[in-house]
Amino acid sequence: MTVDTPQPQPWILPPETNQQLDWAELVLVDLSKWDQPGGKQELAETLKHGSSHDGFWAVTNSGISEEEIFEIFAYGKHFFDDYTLEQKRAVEVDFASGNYFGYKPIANKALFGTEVRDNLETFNIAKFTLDGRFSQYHANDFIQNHQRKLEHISRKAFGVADKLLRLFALILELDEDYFVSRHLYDDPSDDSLRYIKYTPRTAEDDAQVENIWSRAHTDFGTLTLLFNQVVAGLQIKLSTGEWKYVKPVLGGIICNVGDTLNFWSGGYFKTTIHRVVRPPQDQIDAPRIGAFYFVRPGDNAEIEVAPLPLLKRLGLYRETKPIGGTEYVRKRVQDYHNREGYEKRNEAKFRVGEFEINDGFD
Ligand SMILES: O=C(O)CCC(=O)C(=O)O
Ligand SMILES: [Fe+2]
Repeated sequence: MTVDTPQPQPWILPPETNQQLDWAELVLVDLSKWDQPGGKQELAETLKHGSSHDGFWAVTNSGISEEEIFEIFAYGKHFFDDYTLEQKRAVEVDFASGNYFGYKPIANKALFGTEVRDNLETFNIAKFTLDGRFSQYHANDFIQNHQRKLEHISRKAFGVADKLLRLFALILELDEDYFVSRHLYDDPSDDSLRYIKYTPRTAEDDAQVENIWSRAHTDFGTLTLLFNQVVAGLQIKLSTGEWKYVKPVLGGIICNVGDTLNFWSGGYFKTTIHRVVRPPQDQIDAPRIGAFYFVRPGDNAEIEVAPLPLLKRLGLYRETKPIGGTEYVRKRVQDYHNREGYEKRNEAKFRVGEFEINDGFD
């Protein structure tokens, strides 16, 4: 970075919607309790409720302040709005590889067999490990200009995930580092710091695709962190089958379980079905930039239903032949994204070895 390196403008938080939407009730996991006596046990109880019901909850007092969250968004906006398409495409995602690192341009997928195309740009930033193994995916002007800051954000987000992974182990009555040891920042894995920018389509175009901005899916890895999003649109499907909106939590991080944690826990932790729909009219012109950290199992982590007394007691245990963490995630990325378009996939199932999830919620 030189003195002339362009810097992000401060992030201006879009106003919240005035519409009365049908909001989901979110369990709040207040990490300021972490160091208090009995704090971890109390947090594990709260998280147990959030993660074993609908699989969504919000973390507050994560150690990443509201100002820092604004800064994270400022960097995302800077990338999308101030770099040229050519610069952004310097590292372009190659869905055939399944690794998902790099940039996906807008409108490169047709939706549901219509002429309407997707309205999102995505940028996935690989980890900044000590051995620099992902440096080929960092060969992009934006990352080169802001590498230290992006590494700081990526590691800090991971630090929040580290605490949640410890709580998951406690909930399952496992050694605290059971999941942490399978998700080390400096080990190889397809984790990414992700930015998404959605560009509104016309109401007519949206109507042709049932107002879907991102089709219903579960996340592919272990855990997803979503920095507070004020532009409504994200919805989760409850176990009752109802769709509810996710409410903003100022300074908070919305979290959800993904497929691989669901597998490890024999289905105890729910991999959450969610989607993004067209925002309400009073927010339709607000920039909807999303900032996320996706935690994925390490290359060498083996996914199997953990042979635990708790799971045996609950009847969730079955003996399984392990599959590789990265193997699963890459096959899932290929199956989901390495296509001309996103189709309706009613009742579709996705399977690797003995592990299967439902991929058709439309
Ligand atoms: O944009 C959002 O709010 C959610 C995006 C999402 O679900 C994903 O990237 O997996
Ligand atoms: Fe998702």
